[in-house]
Amino acid sequence: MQSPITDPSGAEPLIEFDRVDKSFGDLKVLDKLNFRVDPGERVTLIGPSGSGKTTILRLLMTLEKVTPTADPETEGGVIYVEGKPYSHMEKGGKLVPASERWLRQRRSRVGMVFQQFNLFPNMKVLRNVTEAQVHVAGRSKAEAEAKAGELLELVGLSEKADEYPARLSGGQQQRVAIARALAMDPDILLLDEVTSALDPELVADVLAVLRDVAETTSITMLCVTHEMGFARDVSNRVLMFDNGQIVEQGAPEAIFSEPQEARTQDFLRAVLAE
Ligand SMILES: Nc1ncnc2c1ncn2[C@@H]1O[C@H](COP(=O)(O)OP(=O)(O)OP(=O)(O)O)[C@@H](O)[C@H]1O
Repeated sequence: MQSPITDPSGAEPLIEFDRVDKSFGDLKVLDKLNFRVDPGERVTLIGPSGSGKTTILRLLMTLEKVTPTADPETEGGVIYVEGKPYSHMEKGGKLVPASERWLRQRRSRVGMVFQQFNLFPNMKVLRNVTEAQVHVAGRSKAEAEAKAGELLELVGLSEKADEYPARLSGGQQQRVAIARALAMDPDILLLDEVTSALDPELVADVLAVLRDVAETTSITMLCVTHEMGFARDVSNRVLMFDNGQIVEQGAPEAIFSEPQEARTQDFLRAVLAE
């Protein structure tokens, strides 16, 4: 079953939210949310705290599920990836909520880096980057180490391969976490506040690595950040969120220099004054 949204350009979106609802108890976080991300785009979500940005990433990581609703037309909506249902699966010609097995299979194309680097503290840097390659992707140790070597070079940490994470700065740990996510060859990289836990002087290194990743790969990135410098430097489209809805979107230069909506103007004024 193909996604119902067709693009006049004929391009197939990589990620598509089709009228997605998400509630936590009585709190409606996403309300019939529509949006799409094309292959190779680097999209940043900005907006006030609690507006639903992280929830979107968590839905894509399948850490959360779409909330079914009684609306007969949308029933809570569907997330598609590569034009195929992602939050749901097809059964008897109908879309039904996906099983755990289906979700596990589908999310293997998605990598995520979190605010807290979450490296395995008892494993050296190299093994942090090879572990999932060997145990999840089934690669040989030699193959995984060769790939880890390339990626550690990309993030500028070849000389730290034999260190434990505790001996690295926060910025270096985050760069290892980026290498670890990329090692699984994801099509989509989700970045959740990846510079927020870092001292200001370390942020630039992580941003430089992400710019390199953007330039040297065709990976699609979806980022949540409170740092407008990040949105400006790394992304090619910014979505301004409020109350689970997209208020405004556009190229970073347009959103930052000429925001059209009052809510975007107020939000940017507040964050830039911090
Ligand atoms: N597991 C949960 N249970 C209950 N409420 C939740 C849960 N996860 C998120 N929420 C609520 O949903 C709303 C949206 O949260 P979300 O983390 O997506 O916002 P956000 O825009 O990423 O915010 P921030 O910028 O502060 O990270 C918030 O009000 C939050 O408290």
